[in-house]
Amino acid sequence: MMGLNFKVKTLFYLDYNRKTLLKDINFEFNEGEIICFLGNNGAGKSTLLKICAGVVEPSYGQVSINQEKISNINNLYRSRMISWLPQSFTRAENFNVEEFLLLERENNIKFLQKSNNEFSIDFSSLLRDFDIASQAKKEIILLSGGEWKRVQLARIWQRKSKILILDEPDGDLDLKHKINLVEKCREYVVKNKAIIFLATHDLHFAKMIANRICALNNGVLTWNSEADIFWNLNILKKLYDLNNQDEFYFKSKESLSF
Ligand SMILES: Nc1ncnc2c1ncn2[C@@H]1O[C@H](COP(=O)(O)OP(=O)(O)OP(=O)(O)O)[C@@H](O)[C@H]1O
Repeated sequence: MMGLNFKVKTLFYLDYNRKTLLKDINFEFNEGEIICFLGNNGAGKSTLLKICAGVVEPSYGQVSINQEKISNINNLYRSRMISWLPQSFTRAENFNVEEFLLLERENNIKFLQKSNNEFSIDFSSLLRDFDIASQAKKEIILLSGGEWKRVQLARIWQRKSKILILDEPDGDLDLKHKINLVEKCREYVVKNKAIIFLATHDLHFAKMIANRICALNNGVLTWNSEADIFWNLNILKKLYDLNNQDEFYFKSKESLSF
């Protein structure tokens, strides 16, 4: 039996002024992969992730899961298959952490027609996994940036989707919680036979988490390879348009020790 496959073919995205924001993007990801999208601000990462999540329609081209175009997949099935973490998520008022997560659980059971069994995640271990147990009764508008990000991650984790699309999931997280997220993602892809792809600006996080690296530059996919190949090639300077600023970056990084 073939495993899970996610494919993007000849994808273009033009804005309302007909300016091309994404140009002829092609890639294919398989079950068990964790893929990091790298690239400068404005390269097109969030736009591409939104299209992959089915939140934005491409101007041209196709996104498919197991050879089935997502435009042909009904919304219900698609929202069961894919979970998307946006770069920023507005906080609703009058909800504490527990209520926010339980609401998602109810949505899953009611609207996504998942059975209680299919959705039998242990709530207290979910809170523990994302280190939010002590915040369970706190209003979500009072959480710190990192605590709020962990609640959003917990929300997505309990959906148990096959494909997680995470836009800067490490943003706001401290080092300890970034490492925890790496562990959680690795566990997730194996346990759920899933694919996770994400965008980040933290190269160290990318190196820890990804087994595949893709790079976008000005709306063009300029790189797609296994992570080891990417890191061995020393192409960061080119990828980020650095003018000898790399020396400063690497010197300061090397000086850190634990
Ligand atoms: N709907 C839209 N209409 C017009 N321009 C848009 C639209 N969406 C995004 N853009 C522009 O497209 C470019 C890519 O934006 P995008 O948010 O995808 O970049 P990014 O790589 O995620 O950047 P960052 O690292 O800063 O989050 C930017 O120049 C942005 O201003």
